[in-house]
Amino acid sequence: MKKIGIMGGTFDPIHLGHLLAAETALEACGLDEVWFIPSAQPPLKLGDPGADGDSRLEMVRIATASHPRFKAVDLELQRGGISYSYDTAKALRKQHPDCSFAYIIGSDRINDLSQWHRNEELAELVTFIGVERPDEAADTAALPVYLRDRLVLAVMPQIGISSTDIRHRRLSGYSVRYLVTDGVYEYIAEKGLYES
Ligand SMILES: Nc1ncnc2c1ncn2[C@@H]1O[C@H](COP(=O)(O)OP(=O)(O)OP(=O)(O)O)[C@@H](O)[C@H]1O
Ligand SMILES: O=C(O)c1ccc[n+]([C@@H]2O[C@H](COP(=O)([O-])O)[C@@H](O)[C@H]2O)c1
Repeated sequence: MKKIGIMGGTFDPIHLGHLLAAETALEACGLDEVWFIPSAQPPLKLGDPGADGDSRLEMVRIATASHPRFKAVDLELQRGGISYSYDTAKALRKQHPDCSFAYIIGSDRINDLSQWHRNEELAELVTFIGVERPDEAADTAALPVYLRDRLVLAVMPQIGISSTDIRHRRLSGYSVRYLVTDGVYEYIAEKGLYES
């Protein structure tokens, strides 16, 4: 049985925090691969992403290309609509019966896990690997036991980068170099993403 980590996200844009979270989970939990799945419409975020789906997917492809165990997967963009993780997990389990799946999530998503669509059924399909973000502590004690029992925490060097901050920096004319990979930095500059 292959162990697959799912790094789901808006990736608007993908940054070093996402990549380090995936690498940490891969090592800590002995995963075979991590699949990065950009959302079409993220479930709990208001408004549309700043960059279109094709651009967000391309940045994920660029950022993950050099890692032999990272893969960009366009399942949610192909499906369209609101990207509920339950639907994704169900599809993945059906398409890949030889794999087990673990969702890799930061502390903000750990804290709203009990609000996810059909989270009780989701927890029967996947496990969760949590990583801390410096701006929000993970309150695992507040989770219902059926979620807490399916969650392990992996310790990663906390990294205070967010896509929101990157978009704000672009809007204000500040550099985003070293917050994203060189390839993503060049793609954002070439396409003029997040300038207005
Ligand atoms: N710096 C980080 N450290 C650890 N996990 C992170 C970090 N940034 C994002 N994540 C996790 O990666 C997943 C996808 O995050 P997302 O694409 O929403 O990025 P974001 O930086 O939180 O974006 P935004 O600022 O637009 O909300 C979530 O589970 C989130 O918690
Ligand atoms: O399924 C849900 O209800 C749900 C609610 C919030 C977040 N998620 C998933 O969590 C991942 C990170 O979400 P986000 O909003 O931080 O980009 C992404 O794969 C989302 O689809 C899923």
